[in-house]
Amino acid sequence: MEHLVSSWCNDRSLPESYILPPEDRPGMLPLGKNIPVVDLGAHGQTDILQQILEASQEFGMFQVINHGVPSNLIDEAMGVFKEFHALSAEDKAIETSKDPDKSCYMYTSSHNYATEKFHFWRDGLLHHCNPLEKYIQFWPEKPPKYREVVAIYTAELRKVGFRILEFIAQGLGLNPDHFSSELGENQILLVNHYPPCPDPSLTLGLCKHRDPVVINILLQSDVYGLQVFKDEEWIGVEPIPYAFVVTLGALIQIISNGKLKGAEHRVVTNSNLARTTASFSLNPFYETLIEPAKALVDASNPALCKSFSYKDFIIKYRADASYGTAFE
Ligand SMILES: O=C(O)CCC(=O)C(=O)O
Ligand SMILES: [Fe+2]
Repeated sequence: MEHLVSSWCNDRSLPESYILPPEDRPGMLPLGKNIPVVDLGAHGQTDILQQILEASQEFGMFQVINHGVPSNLIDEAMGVFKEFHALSAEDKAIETSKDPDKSCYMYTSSHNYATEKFHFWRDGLLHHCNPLEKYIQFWPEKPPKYREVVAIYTAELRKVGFRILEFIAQGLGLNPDHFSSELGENQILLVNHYPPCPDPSLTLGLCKHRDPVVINILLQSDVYGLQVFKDEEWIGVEPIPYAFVVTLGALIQIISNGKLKGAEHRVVTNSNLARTTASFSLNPFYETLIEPAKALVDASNPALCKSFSYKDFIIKYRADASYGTAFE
């Protein structure tokens, strides 16, 4: 494992390898712009569907409130995520190297640390979640409540994810359960940690990317940092207590045959506050074929791409990534 940012960042100035070219540094944001907030507890399924569809088409990203996940569970989950990242580098290495097949691991910056042109100011803990019986034995056992809390948390998020995908499928005119089997059952949790940064104006926590997933349900902490790119502008995503940020991934773009787009987004850092976030993504199994949904393809809407396996997609995604940098 490369040296985690959190293990050396205290009292150091920003190393040159983290300094981005001027055009890619975070600048000023337009005032007063926000992404849509959808109330999943509202009456009227048709209204909710309509709001999700519009937000998906316009931004590829929206926040959800009243999603049914209890706030004390969210607090407990964020608590164990922060505690995990506060462990010593040695403990983190031990806690994430239990599976020889690497279903649980840590990395820093991106998956291409060794070859990327610039580094980014984040550490990530990634592990598979489903089926739970297969993977939980490889999850961290420190902090002691990690497994218990995260098992309940990820089961809840799975429900939220599939509920939103049902709305999206219906909005596209597909069967509501289009995503509910192979396309979403490979669930991955990525716990990001961005330590306080000596100069947030020169670097990023994550550079502009689309998630290589079907859909991502993000728990932000109360520290701001996420931005989405829309109409050639960056828009800040305001942290709302207990809300989730839903991001459409690159795979939905393919499955919807271009009707929906994966949102491009990035993360800025903060000079005095650490930020911890958790991305829970719904993905296909590695051998599953990804292709435009047949119901969305006809003579006037030809398929925009051929079918390929999720595994091939990930290999290509990592190879093509901007700056030689790939995020998951
Ligand atoms: O930490 C965030 O706000 C976003 C993280 C992200 O973009 C990702 O995990 O793909
Ligand atoms: Fe992302």
